[in-house]
Amino acid sequence: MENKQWQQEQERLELVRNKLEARIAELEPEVAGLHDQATDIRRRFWEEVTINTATDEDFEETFHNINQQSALLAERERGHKLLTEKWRNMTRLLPSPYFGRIDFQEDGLSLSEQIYIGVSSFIDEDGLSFLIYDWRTPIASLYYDYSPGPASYVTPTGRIEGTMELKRQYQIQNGQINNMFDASETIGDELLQQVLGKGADSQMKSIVATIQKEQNAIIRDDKSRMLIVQGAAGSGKTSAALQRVAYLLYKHRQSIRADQIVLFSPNPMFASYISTVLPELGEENMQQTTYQEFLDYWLGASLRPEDPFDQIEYVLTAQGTPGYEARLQGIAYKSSEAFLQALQNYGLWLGREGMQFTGIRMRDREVITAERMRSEFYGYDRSLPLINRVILLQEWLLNELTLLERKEREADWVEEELNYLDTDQYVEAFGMLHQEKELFDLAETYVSARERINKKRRADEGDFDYGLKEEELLRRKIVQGLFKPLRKSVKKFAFVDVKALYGQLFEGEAAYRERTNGAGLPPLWAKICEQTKEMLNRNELFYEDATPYLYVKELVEGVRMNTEIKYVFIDEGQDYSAFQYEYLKKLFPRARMTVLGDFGQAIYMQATSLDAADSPLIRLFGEADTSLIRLVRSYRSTKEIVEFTRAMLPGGEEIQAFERRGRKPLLSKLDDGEQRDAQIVADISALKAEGFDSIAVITKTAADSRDAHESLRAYGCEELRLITKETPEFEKGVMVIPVYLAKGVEFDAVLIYDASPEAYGRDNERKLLYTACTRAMHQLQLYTTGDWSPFVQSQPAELYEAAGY
Ligand SMILES: Nc1ncnc2c1ncn2[C@@H]1O[C@H](COP(=O)(O)OP(=O)(O)OP(=O)(O)O)[C@@H](O)[C@H]1O
Repeated sequence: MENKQWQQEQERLELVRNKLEARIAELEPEVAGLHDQATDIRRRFWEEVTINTATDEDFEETFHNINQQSALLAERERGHKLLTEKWRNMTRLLPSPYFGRIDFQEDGLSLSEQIYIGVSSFIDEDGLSFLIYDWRTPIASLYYDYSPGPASYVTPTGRIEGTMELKRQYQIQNGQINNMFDASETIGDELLQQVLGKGADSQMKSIVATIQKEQNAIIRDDKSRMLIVQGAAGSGKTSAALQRVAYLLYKHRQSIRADQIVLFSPNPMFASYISTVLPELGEENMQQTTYQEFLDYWLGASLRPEDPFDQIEYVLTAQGTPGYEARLQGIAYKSSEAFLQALQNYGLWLGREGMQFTGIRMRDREVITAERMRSEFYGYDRSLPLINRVILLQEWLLNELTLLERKEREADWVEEELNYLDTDQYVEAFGMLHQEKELFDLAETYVSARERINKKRRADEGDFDYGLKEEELLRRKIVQGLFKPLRKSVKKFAFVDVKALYGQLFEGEAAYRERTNGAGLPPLWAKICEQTKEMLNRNELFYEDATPYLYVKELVEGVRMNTEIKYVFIDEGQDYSAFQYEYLKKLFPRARMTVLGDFGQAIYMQATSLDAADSPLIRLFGEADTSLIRLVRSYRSTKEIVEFTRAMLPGGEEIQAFERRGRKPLLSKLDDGEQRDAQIVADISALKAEGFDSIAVITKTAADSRDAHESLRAYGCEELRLITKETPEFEKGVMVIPVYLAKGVEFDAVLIYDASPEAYGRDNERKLLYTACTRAMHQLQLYTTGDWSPFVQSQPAELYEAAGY
């Protein structure tokens, strides 16, 4: 680029930075001052208000006073927040105010406008001219969607057409332009090359400067109730999801708060990996959770659900053990829409018969039996929905408890307890009594006043009988202590025996069919029933049973809902079952959903295809309310790695590599485990010497990870860390990790510990190996001590290098 242009751009940059600096300096004392003021008001809050409740007028004045003070405080705090936000945005802009520029000539206007784009807007003192446009403004979408030539963008008032005359990208650091490119293609590959060539980090980065057109469509989609993104490994799904959150928070800032958006991530470590992207963009983080966290919360302490990692560990390691096939069939069936349908039918059956209740016990006596509840329940109008009848039963039980409680006060055991009360309890009762006496006195005064007015006297003056009242009060207190928890558990529906209700589904084929109208049962149903019951008896649930169990619970107790949440994001969406999706839809009835995933990485049994014609996800909200976007370009890995990994997947040809070159994947065959481990340790040292600081040895299972960790450390790799499902944070470094925990994250170099047919031989292990290999950004190495996995063997020889030891 010409020197003159550089000079002009550098001058403009300095101008903008000077203005930024001036505004920051101007705001600084105000921001600091406001902060002090707010703290001061809060501190003096109670000093300023005098609490006086002597008369009604005093009380009213005090109330008014408090209100006024808190309104003042709220106003100051709001002002403070806005100013601080402004100040923070400007401070964030200062080192690198913008990353892009477009010159746009709107049709019908004579002048073309220069639009500089950065992470937030900055307006000149005149209050009108945008020195920097926020990347989320409508006009900024031109930058992502077009190359120079005819271009248009959509505003709330309609589409604006025109011509893009220039598109420029900048790399600005500490106020200096380091690099500048004029792009002829949509977002010049030049800048992307540089960004992607860097090393992996312990935290994901924002991609606003290089968002690709198809990613921009995901970020700005605002039409559909359901947005599905099927994207190859490394195609930027998670990145697009996070920038989409930032976009939504910007676009709907009047109506959506960050805590009304929730993202389901695959594991807690992943949550820590992506946690800095939104703050980097000046936005608050959305809520993050995992499906497991959510199950634990709703199931409460009574039942322990297995986690998905233990489930996959079983699927991968227990082949050949008794019951294995049945468990697999069970997982598939319990994750299906057919099972959901069967449970709906089960609800209808329960309306007629079969409800299971837990009797209410008190002091080793069953005071209301399950049998009585059942006959009361089935005595209600049968046309009422199940839930309404459960509520009627609940009311009936609360009533019964009141009657029982009254009766119980006269029981002998209460008398006995009275005798054993200690002094403290008497003192307490006396205190209560005293309070009550005042009430009684008031009542007395009232009654005598009325009598005076009516000029009528009562027959007995009725002295307050302390002795009697005290005993009555103490009896009431003793019995109340016993009934309070009973009442509480009735309110929580503890009288419905959900465990028995769920267990009742697994009492053999004939019973199941009768109760659910269930067609097409898996062949090993008898064994599935046995396995499920066995877990229930231990108060445990298989992972695949946890959501259906909650579903049955809600059939009888009513659906839980969170109506606050406006957007739900599901990352690694292929790992959720059709059943889970139905459940999430019900749980968040007001939310729009964005599901991002890759069926090529579907390593769990309950996986759901995102984009197949018969995908349950498309049916969830119906085709008219669903948009589907496919991402096929992979940005994470070098061209060599993408070419190698895509050949593992049927249909992988459609995956495109980004033109970033590196070494071909390296295959190392060694004679035995010892040699292999020694070699891996030597290779890790070599990779580190090359400058790679994030290196992962990936194994198939957690058990393999433990073994590999021990052995590799014994060969001298001291710094090697073992990552388990309990590891809370993602840190850079050298680590051993099982594939399913490495989902969603990336490393400079990946070493596949054992790429033999034993580890990755069956068809369901193909995607596991693909997922593992696609974690690599710059370097991929595979090891075996015997044959190669068929998914490696089938690779054309030109796609890899064989190590010659
Ligand atoms: N437009 C972009 N500009 C710069 N980097 C990008 C862009 N898109 C993706 N990347 C980078 O590519 C890598 C992969 O992105 P991301 O993790 O979002 O992909 P993904 O589709 O979620 O992958 P996976 O399915 O394998 O988890 C990240 O390092 C991300 O920063």
